[in-house]
Amino acid sequence: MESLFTLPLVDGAKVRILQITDTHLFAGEEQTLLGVNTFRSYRAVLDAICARNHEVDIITATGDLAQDQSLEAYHHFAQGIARIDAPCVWLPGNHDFQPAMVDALAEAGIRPSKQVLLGNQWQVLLLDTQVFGVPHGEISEYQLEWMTRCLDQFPERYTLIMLHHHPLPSGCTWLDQHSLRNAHTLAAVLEDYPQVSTLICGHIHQELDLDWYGKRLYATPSTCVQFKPHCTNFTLDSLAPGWRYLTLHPDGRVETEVCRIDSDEFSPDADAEGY
Ligand SMILES: Nc1ncnc2c1ncn2[C@@H]1O[C@@H]2COP(=O)(O)O[C@H]2[C@H]1O
Ligand SMILES: [Fe+2]
Repeated sequence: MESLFTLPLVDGAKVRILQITDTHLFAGEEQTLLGVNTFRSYRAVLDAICARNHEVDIITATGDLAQDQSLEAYHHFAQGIARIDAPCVWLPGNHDFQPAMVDALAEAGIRPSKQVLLGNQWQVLLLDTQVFGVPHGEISEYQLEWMTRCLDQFPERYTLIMLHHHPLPSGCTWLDQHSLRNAHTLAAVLEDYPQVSTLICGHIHQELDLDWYGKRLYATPSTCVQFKPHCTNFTLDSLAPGWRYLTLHPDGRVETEVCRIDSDEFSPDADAEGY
């Protein structure tokens, strides 16, 4: 497993995390997903983040960074994220191609670390739930063992778990066939770890805030197209692209907000039926 990444912070400081997810970038800057230019919507999100002057200790990118598996798409991601003055870590989504992802991001100085120690009170673990070639996710025995090891290694640290796939029904039937299939095994392991209060995912291109086996599960809008909540069949939403900002407090509390760009420039093709 990739090396541990340690970010020293002043003792007692809050940890500020920016989550970017589902950028679905292509090699070409003019390419579109369901009528949305994902390169431009990503750039618009970064513009909005920079304009807000969020204080950011670390950026977390939670998968589906590329739509076309190309090295160039990951280069676009890295060039964009370099505008924010904070280290970035990532995990893969179902669309990602990890050989290209690892190389292109590492070349840009973005580390593949999946265990991050932030100051003295917090740890972030980035899970890989990709099953290559299919949209649904699974947590492997290896990932579960690794996660358990990290939790046992730092029992005194509050731990935030991040993953691409949603571990619980989102309320969109068509998306719920693409969820984390063996979420119950993850829940069974986490039951023994009260220092994990919160999990964060991407994948479903919408904001969600639900209780999951006594833990809090948040999902985050994509930087490109949005899916409409509570739909049986594939349905796009006209909400703007967005991101999530999290504040982890030294006493274990997690504060979070979803932000969106203030523009209707990135409305998707209303007639699209999938991709
Ligand atoms: N019409 C559709 N019905 C069911 N699944 C779809 C449809 N269109 C796209 N998908 C899949 O649903 C996934 C949801 O998010 P992803 O971006 O991971 O990738 C998407 C596709 O793999
Ligand atoms: Fe996805």
